[in-house]
Amino acid sequence: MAATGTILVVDDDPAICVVVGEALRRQGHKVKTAGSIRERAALMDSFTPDVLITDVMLPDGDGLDGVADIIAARPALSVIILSAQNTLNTAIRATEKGAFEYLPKPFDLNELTRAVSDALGTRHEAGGAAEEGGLPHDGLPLVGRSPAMQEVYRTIARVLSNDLSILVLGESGTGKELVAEAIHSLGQRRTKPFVAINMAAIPRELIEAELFGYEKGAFTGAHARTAGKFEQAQGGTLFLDEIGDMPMEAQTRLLRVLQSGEVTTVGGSKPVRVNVRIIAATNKHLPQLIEENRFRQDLYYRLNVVPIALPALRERREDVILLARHFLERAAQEGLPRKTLADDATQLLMVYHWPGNVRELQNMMQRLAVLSRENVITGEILRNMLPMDAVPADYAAPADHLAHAVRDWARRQLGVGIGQPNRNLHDDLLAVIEPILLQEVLATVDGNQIRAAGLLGINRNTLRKKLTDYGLDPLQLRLTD
Ligand SMILES: Nc1ncnc2c1ncn2[C@@H]1O[C@H](COP(=O)(O)OP(=O)(O)OP(=O)(O)O)[C@@H](O)[C@H]1O
Repeated sequence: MAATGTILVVDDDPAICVVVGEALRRQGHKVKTAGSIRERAALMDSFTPDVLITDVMLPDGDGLDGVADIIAARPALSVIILSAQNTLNTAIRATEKGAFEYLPKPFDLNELTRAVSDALGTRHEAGGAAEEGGLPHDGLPLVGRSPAMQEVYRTIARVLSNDLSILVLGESGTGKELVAEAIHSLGQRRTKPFVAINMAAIPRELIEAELFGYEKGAFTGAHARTAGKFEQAQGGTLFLDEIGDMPMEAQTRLLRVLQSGEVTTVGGSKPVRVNVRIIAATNKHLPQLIEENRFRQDLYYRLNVVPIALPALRERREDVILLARHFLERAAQEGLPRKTLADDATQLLMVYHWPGNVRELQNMMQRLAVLSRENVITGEILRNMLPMDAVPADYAAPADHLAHAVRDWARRQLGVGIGQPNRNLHDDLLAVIEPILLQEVLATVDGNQIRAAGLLGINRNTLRKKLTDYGLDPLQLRLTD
């Protein structure tokens, strides 16, 4: 049986207080609710909850303010933050204030009750919170509010105060380097260098020299001792991009450096101690490379301490318009003409496949900002920029087509028949569309009228009568493709 406790739920939406309260009471917890920071403070004086669940946007202020003080005064208390401001900033602030969990709205009730059970089970120790006001949050780079990005933000927030190795996974252009930069610039190493190296962009034979440095005369052209990326990143973060493209020999050497914390230059013999956080990234499936003996399993385990998987843009379409507007706005701030998106343009952006992910979207918006003479970007302008076969000419949803066709049909009929008061447009339209529907359904179920009637949601006798009226032969329909 899971532990039960006393819970204070703070949200200005009474519906949330009721629903969350009921769910928690059903699990055996004692629950009180409050609708504002003032009510929260008053209740906290008379009631000592084990878990505080609080919204951020409250009528009398920011629900996160004061949370660090509350935790400092009651070290055994766990705080769960609920927020509709689903940004990386909120996730980080929640973590900094010492929150046990951050749940973006709309949240899953099961997830919340699970978080409460975990909090009661853990009774986290005080001191996990970073000091107040420690980090600069302005101009946070990552845009997107999809559930998949929320998960990314939560993980980022959790790794800022430690040095665990991170492996960022995702297709090209999904923002892997941006995530690495965010972890560095928001984390405790932010005053030290962030150094990136792309394994796919360097000739294989130069990778070790680039990473570990080289001594004068180590190879032709080595005119002076040169520090490698490890030494350059001393105290900071080393971003190993496209790690899946690293040659095997270099992998062996990298593993040795990671194990020993010491680097020896190519041609050198004296090891140098290095203190760097490693963030690696790849768009390859490393387990597959391991199977093909192209990637070392031990290195994989060493790098993959905290994996962060970035979803492809087409898997989080709800972020597309937000990102598109963000890039247009950024272009405007850089002095380019301000552009907006027409409705048909946003529809087109939503259906496109985005093989190049956020990078492709960003490039397109920048090009539009520079080249388009119109201030409102229409679907037609966009269509001309997309690859020829990117979006079918009739990309609108099928139901939209049907609605369009019916409207067109009705207008034509009304146009020609306006002088005939006793027409039967309703039956005329049904006579056009109903036989098509019946034919399609019957063909799908091999002429089986019982199944067809079931799919159509009509009585079998009604179906038979309609077939007779329209002169349709169900036996022949079996052969219809
Ligand atoms: N969530 C995001 N919000 C804002 N900008 C983004 C986001 N994701 C990516 N970008 C922008 O898209 C471009 C591509 O991102 P980035 O270089 O980080 O991708 P990547 O996954 O490292 O690509 P590759 O695998 O090709 O190196 C960058 O200019 C980055 O600033």
